[in-house]
Parts: sequence; C-alpha cells; structure tokens
Amino acid sequence: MAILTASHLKKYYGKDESLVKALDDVNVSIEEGQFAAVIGTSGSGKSTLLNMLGGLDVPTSGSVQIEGNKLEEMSEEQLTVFRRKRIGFIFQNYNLIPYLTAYENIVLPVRLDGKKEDKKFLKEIVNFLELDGKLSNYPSHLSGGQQQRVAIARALITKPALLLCDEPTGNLDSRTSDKVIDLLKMTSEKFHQTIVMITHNPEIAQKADRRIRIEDGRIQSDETVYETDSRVTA
Ligand SMILES: Nc1ncnc2c1ncn2[C@@H]1O[C@H](COP(=O)(O)OP(=O)(O)OP(=O)(O)O)[C@@H](O)[C@H]1O
Repeated sequence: MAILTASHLKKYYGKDESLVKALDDVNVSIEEGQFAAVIGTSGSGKSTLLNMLGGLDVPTSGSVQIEGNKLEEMSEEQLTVFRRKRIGFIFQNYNLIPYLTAYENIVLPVRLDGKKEDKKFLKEIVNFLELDGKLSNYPSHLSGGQQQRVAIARALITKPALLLCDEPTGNLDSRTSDKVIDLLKMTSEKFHQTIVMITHNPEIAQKADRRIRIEDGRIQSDETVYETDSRVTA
C-alpha cells in the first residue's frame, strides 16, 4: 500500500528568463515500509522534492498525500502538528538544539505536543542507537556520528510513519556513515517506518530497496530491487 503519493508536483522559482523549474511534474508513490533513495546531480531538485513531500514548502501546483491526508488541504497549524506526529526529519547538519542535552533534544517533539515520552520506547531506541551514557551530553560534546544518532532518536521518538532524510551522512566519514545507515535501516524495519533518503553516495543508494533518479526536476529513472522470493510454491 502506498503511504505517500505525489501527483503532478511542480515547483517553479522566479519568472521569465530567470524561471527555474526545480520540480517539473513529478509523480511518485512510496510503498509502506520501503527504503527509497533519491539520487541525482547537484541542483536536480532532490531537496526541493523532499521539502514538498514533508510539507516544509508549498508546491507551485500538484498534490502530496501522506496516509490519505492531502497536505495542501491542511492549514499551517494542522500541517505543523501533522509533521510533528507523522514525519521524522533527519538532515545533514543534524539540526540539534545546542543548549539542550541529547536527552532533551530527543524528547523535544513529544514535549512540544504537550505529552510525556514513552520511557520504555525511549530506552529501546537509545539502547539500539548505542547512546546509553551520552544522554546528558550537549551536542558540542558528542561526535558527528553520535549527534546524528541523537537526531535519528529524535526523529523516531514520535513513532512517525515516514522518515525523510536529506543527506543524513553527508558530514560523516565512510565508516560512521555505514553504521548510521545500517542503524537507520534496522530501526525503520523494527519500528515499521518508510524512508525516503537523498544521497550523493552510490554505496548508500545501493542499500536502498528503490532508487529514484531526479534530473532537471523530473524523475529520470525509478528502479525497485525486489528480494528474491525463496518460498517454494506447491
Ligand atoms: N529558494 C529558491 N529560489 C530560487 N531557486 C531555487 C530555490 N531553491 C532551489 N532553487 C533552485 O532549484 C533547483 C533545484 O534545487 P535543489 O536544492 O532541490 O537541488 P538538489 O538536487 O537538492 O541539489 P544539491 O544536491 O546540490 O543539494 C536548483 O536549480 C536551485 O538553484
């Protein structure tokens, strides 16, 4: 079942001779549980697409539907709440709040909703992401890989349906990148999340179930890797 559908998505910047068609009629559906990589050259429209899919920016025209909800029909306030509850964002620069500890950063989205975190779930995520013993550290006292794992924990704490990641390992060395991606893949499998991830890194794209290539604001190729079905049918 598709968890996310974008139909005839366009995003144009400027006009006349300075018109940039950052997205030019993109149609894409992402299946529940899929790990989709978005690849393409610099300036091809990857971040624009991710921002539209996550309701961080408004398309010039077209529609984005997540779990049956049309983003363009939501008010700004409804969209903010929807994003916080159903979508986890992970960015290249981690976007952690420097004056909050790792723990406070992780639980922030739950607290913003006026709720208390599920302690058992928090423990499970922290343990899984190997952040035990780091929770009282401020971001400046964590390594890049640890900061990104805090950002992943923050994205997971609300149990979102969808994780949108923009170059999540762009600032990490290759060994740490590998580990972060493997953890992200494992956590999303464990907690049944769908991932859409922008990456420049061909090795990371290889780990995805699907590779969507964007060029000049259009989907140029879209390749899904199906696992071999080893069941014996009678
Ligand atoms: N706010 C904006 N105003 C005008 N043009 C913009 C704006 N944001 C993006 N663009 C243009 O839209 C196009 C797509 O940009 P986008 O950031 O989506 O590319 P990208 O594939 O993510 O690139 P990169 O890999 O370098 O991050 C580019 O030509 C860019 O210059």
